[in-house]
Amino acid sequence: MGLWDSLLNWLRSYSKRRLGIELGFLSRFEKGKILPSISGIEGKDIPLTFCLFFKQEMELSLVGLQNAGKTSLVNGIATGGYSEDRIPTVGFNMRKVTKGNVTIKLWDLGGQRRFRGMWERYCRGVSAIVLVIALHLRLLFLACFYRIRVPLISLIHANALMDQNSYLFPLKPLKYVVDAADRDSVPISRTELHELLTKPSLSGIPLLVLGNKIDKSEALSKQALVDQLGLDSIQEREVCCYMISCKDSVNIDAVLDWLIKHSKTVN
Ligand SMILES: Nc1nc2c(ncn2[C@@H]2O[C@H](COP(=O)(O)OP(=O)(O)OP(=O)(O)O)[C@@H](O)[C@H]2O)c(=O)[nH]1
Ligand SMILES: [Mg+2]
Repeated sequence: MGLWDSLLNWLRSYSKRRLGIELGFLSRFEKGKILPSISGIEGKDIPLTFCLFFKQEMELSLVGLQNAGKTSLVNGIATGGYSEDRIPTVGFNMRKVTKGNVTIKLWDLGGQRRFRGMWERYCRGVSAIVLVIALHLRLLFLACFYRIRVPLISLIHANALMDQNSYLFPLKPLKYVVDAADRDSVPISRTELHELLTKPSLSGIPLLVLGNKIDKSEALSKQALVDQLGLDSIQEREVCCYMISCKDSVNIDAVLDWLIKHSKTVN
């Protein structure tokens, strides 16, 4: 047995004996650093001159209407990357991301109406529910404007461009535009959220609300988002709200910190 292994064994038995905690593994060793805080045992006297990390895990579900930026957030957390490509999530995607000593299992759920019925199933038993909302409200206004002003003939052309087969149904793009507006509206997010939170299976699970796309000039303010979502009326669970931009990586670190604080130490 080498020196390093002996040291690890000593640390393991020490932490079990003196702190009552099983040391999962040592993911990093930084000479000369005293561990400032190990989740779950802050405040205890740890006479170690090493930077130790306990293994922690958490499972999260990301919900929110389509185009909110859930997949972009997962990609941002996992790789730090961002893409303008819009590839709607069909059903769900599961991704495991490791940040330091924390392994986060992310359920990235599809936000289209047809997938919302399964949100509850994938939120059961998770450490936290993350609601992502796109804040570019002007879309709604533009859509209304478009609906009123654009002559029918343009709609037929737009329709023909979009889909040759639907040329005979000129109202289809109109519906499409209204849907495009609907999907970004906060009132629909509010209804979906409050309906989800009434499920007894999800009681007590912390909620993290993320107002995304604050890089857009028309984004709502945090207070307006909190008011319009009725977050103050949510009781018996922890609720936190951050304004983020996946595009510009704004507040992603704060989100990660919140998530890590809500992870559980495992052996
Ligand atoms: N301007 C801006 N655009 C963003 C931001 N985050 C995501 N987007 C864009 O929004 C679009 C939708 O992002 P997605 O992450 O696919 O949205 P989603 O919530 O996963 O959508 P569904 O899978 O259909 O539920 C993409 O074109 C992204 O590039 C942001 O912070 N700012
Ligand atoms: Mg997606």
